[in-house]
Amino acid sequence: MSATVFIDGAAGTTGLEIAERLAGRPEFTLAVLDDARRKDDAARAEALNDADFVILCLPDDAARDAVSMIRNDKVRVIDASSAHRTAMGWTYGLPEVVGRDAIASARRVSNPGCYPTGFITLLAPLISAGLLPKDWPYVCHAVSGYSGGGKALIGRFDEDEDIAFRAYGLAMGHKHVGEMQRHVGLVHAPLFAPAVVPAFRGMLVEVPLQLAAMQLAGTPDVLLASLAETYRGSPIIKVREDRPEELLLRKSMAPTDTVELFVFGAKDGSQARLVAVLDNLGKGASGAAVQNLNLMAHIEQTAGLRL
Ligand SMILES: NC(=O)C1=CN([C@@H]2O[C@H](COP(=O)(O)OP(=O)(O)OC[C@H]3O[C@@H](n4cnc5c(N)ncnc54)[C@H](OP(=O)(O)O)[C@@H]3O)[C@@H](O)[C@H]2O)C=CC1
Ligand SMILES: CC(=O)N[C@@H](CCC(=O)OP(=O)(O)O)C(=O)O
Repeated sequence: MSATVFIDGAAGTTGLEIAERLAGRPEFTLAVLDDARRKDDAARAEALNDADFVILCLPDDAARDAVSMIRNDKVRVIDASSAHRTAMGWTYGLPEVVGRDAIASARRVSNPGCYPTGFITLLAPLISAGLLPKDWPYVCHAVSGYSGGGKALIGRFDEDEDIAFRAYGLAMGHKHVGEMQRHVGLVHAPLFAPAVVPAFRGMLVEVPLQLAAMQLAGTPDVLLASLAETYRGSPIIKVREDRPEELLLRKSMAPTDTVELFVFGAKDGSQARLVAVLDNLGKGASGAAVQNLNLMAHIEQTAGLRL
């Protein structure tokens, strides 16, 4: 029997890509509200309570409101927003780190942010293996395509083609910092320096490491071997054992749900750069939602993904 999936926010950037990934999947039937009713609370409440699975692709406040409208205990929720990523009662939707079973049995799953997906997949296994300290003041630099900011940022970049680079989050306190700290288990909040480039999709998330100044840190080769072992067999997270001379984000990047992890190291082992390359709309949002939906519905975890 086919399960009903209601995407609240289906006309937005993330929602549209989830619908594309679910099209032609006989296991699921999409419940759709037409344009006139998609923001009508009565119509939304009905759809939210009639579905087997609800995927929220809304701004944070609207996502909180949607959850409060759900009265039917059988409805299971995946929230793509940042409203519930550190909230009690929610499972963090990163199966490679929290475990697939935790997601398969959860009623409330909060998708990770796009930047934290890179940061956490790089750092969490290395810290839990004792190869990096948890009490280090980590820094994270990142660049994202402008679809990461949804319809509003897409509109801005479409209108102003003169923007070559946009540094932001300059007042610190970006909304992703809390989930980065919590789900890696860091003592200190990381210093997060994000930026946007004039490409539609794709992102590069980097954690530079002063290994020589850390006590008990692994060498770059040891860090790489540990990541390779952690994600061996993962169809989604690929650890690249080569060290290319440059990493390019291309404006023509095709949608993908994979994450590539790199470890670059100084010859003397004193410094390293951990880098994750992913698609903000793939494993960073829509692909992650579909992966979690597959797990919750007990379907092959990569069905419908772009790998
Ligand atoms: N874009 C990305 O790369 C990522 C996005 N996310 C998160 O996913 C969520 C959706 O993001 P994104 O798709 O980019 O955003 P968009 O702005 O592209 O889409 C949001 C959609 O929600 C609709 N909406 C807003 N308020 C309501 C409401 N009260 N009731 C019903 N619909 C409403 C909007 O309507 P309208 O079309 O009329 O504006 C729009 O269609 C956000 O929380 C975002 O932070 C997470 C990871 C990555
Ligand atoms: C480029 C850009 O603006 N990116 C978004 C994050 C996108 C994302 O991960 O979404 P959540 O809002 O659900 O966390 C930002 O920095 O706010």
